[in-house]
Amino acid sequence: MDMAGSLRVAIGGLGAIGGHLARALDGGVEGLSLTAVAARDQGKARQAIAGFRTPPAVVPLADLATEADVVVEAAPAAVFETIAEAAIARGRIFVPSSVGALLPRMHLIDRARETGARIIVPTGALLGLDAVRAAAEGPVTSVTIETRKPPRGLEGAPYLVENGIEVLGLTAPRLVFKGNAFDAARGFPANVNVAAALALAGIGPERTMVEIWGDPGVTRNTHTIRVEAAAARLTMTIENVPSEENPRTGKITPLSILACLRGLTSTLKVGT
Ligand SMILES: NC(=O)C1=CN([C@@H]2O[C@H](COP(=O)(O)OP(=O)(O)OC[C@H]3O[C@@H](n4cnc5c(N)ncnc54)[C@H](OP(=O)(O)O)[C@@H]3O)[C@@H](O)[C@H]2O)C=CC1
Ligand SMILES: O=C([O-])CC(=O)C(=O)O
Repeated sequence: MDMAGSLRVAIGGLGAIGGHLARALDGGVEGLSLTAVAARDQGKARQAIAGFRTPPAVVPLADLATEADVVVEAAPAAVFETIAEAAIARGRIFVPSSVGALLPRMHLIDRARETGARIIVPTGALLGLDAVRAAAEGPVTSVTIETRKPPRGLEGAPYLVENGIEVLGLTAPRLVFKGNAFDAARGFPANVNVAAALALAGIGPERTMVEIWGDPGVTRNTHTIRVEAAAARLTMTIENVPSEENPRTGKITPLSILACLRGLTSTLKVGT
C-alpha cells in the first residue's frame, strides 16, 4: 500500500496491453496507484510515461515486484518467468496476460502457496469465465473453444512455422490447429492465451479442446466457447477489435485487466 492506502501496481511491458493500462491508471483509478513499469527499450518506456501526471519508476523486469503490491505481466511469453518468479517470491498479487505461459509452469502455484502470493488470471480477451467456473463446481462433460483470427493475427506462430503452414495468402477459412489447450498454448504462445484461461477456469488444459482458424473473412479476433455441463449448456462468442499496436491483441484485453484490478479494491464487486 502507498501512503494514501492505495494498492501499488507495477506493469511489465508497455505495448498494446501495458501501455493502455498504464495510461488508464495514471488517469486515476480509486484504490490503485501505478508505481513502476518495465519494457525492453527503457528509453522508449521513459518517453511513453513522460507526460504522465505521476510518472512511475522505469525498472528492470525482475525489480517490478520490489515496487508494488500487484505485478501485471503484459510482455511476450518469453519473459513471463522473470516477472512471475520475482512477484511470487515476494508474495505479491501476480496478474498474468501471457496465460499460456502459465500452463507448463504450474509449479508456480505451489510456490505461491508457500510465499502467500496470489495468481489472478484475468478474463482478458475472453468472456464468460464466471459461468465456466460456476459450471465446473459441478460435473462438466466438455469444454471447447473455437478461435478465428484474420490471418495476420496468426502469422509467425511457432506451430505454423514448424508445420510449414502459410496463412497470409488464405482466400477461405482454414483450420490450422485442432487439439488440447496445452498444445495450443505451446504452438501459439502469442495467440491463444484465452484457451489457457478457459482451461484454468474449467476442466484443465488436457481436456479443454481448441480449434484455431485462419479466416480471411473476419476482421475481428473471434472466440466461441461451448460448455456442456450438468448444470447448464453455454455457448458464447466474443468478437474483439484488434488493437492498433498489436493486431494479435484485442482492444478489450487491457480493459479486462483494469476491471480485474478494480475488483481487488472495490467495495462492490460484481461477477464471480
Ligand atoms: N490474456 C489474454 O486474453 C491476452 C493476452 N495477450 C498476451 O499478452 C502479452 C502482451 O501482449 P501485448 O501488450 O499485445 O504485446 P506488445 O507486443 O504490444 O507489447 C509487449 C511489451 O513487452 C515489452 N517487452 C518485450 N520484450 C521484453 C523484454 N525482454 N523485457 C522487458 N519487456 C519486454 C515490449 O517492450 P518494447 O516496446 O520496448 O519492445 C512491449 O512494451 C502477450 O504475451 C500476448 O500474447 C494478448 C491478448 C489477450
Ligand atoms: O483475441 C485476442 O485479443 C487475443 C487472443 O486471442 C489471445 O491472446 O488469447
